[in-house]
Amino acid sequence: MSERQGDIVTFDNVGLRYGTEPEVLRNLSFTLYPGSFYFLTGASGAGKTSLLKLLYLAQRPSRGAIRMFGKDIITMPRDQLPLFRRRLGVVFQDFRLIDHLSAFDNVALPLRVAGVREADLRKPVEDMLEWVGLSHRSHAVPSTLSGGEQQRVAIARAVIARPELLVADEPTGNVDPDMALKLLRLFEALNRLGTTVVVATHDVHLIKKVSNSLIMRLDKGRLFDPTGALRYPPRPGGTPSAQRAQDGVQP
Ligand SMILES: Nc1ncnc2c1ncn2[C@@H]1O[C@H](COP(=O)(O)OP(=O)(O)OP(=O)(O)O)[C@@H](O)[C@H]1O
Repeated sequence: MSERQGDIVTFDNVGLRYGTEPEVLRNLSFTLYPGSFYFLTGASGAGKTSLLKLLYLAQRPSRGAIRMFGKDIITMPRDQLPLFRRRLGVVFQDFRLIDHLSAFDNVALPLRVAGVREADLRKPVEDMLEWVGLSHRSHAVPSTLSGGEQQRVAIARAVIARPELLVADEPTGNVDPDMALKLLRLFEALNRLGTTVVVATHDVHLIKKVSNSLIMRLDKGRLFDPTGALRYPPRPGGTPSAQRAQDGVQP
């Protein structure tokens, strides 16, 4: 398998099946490059969530090889995975907030796990809640929040610790268009700070809003590459999309 220093993730001929069913992901080979912004698209049932689960290490592939942050994650002992997961931010389709914790404590969790002192985490958590428009709900537990509010808490929790890789499954499905755009700008801001971002979405309007984004399209478990995202590694000082333009590749 090709291995470049600094690649975030490399899949080599990966397949995934659930039980004895036919494969839902087939022959996936691609590399995610540091600092790039990817949209993962495809019809319902195409395999987007399954691919994201492989990316956030909730699922092992049935075949093939996956390297993440330079390590083979297939052969990695299970007890090393939690440390690895701390380098990821995940927005789950069903949010997965912790029921008995307030919005504030849900968002603070990644910082606490990383050992940030209480005195140092209050301001970043409050700022993040303000960004997602939830300052007034910071003491509320998830069951008393609307679906859109829960989604915003989930996003705030995923980005607060500035992960190296952010994986988000339909992260704007429950909010109105203005808030969707605001959340997208949050992802872009994080991306500018160096986080590689992968957002699964059906929403083509959202995709058009991020000018330097790259598209990975799944169709019945196979991956297509309409923008050359998976073929063109970035050159020093340039994004993959900048290189595509240089090479005359049309999206
Ligand atoms: N835990 C599971 N056990 C068995 N089959 C599953 C499981 N999870 C997903 N599948 C099947 O795998 C295929 C891909 O599902 P997946 O959820 O990855 O698609 P998706 O593109 O995310 O769909 P959607 O846009 O509707 O969320 C579907 O046929 C689905 O029924």
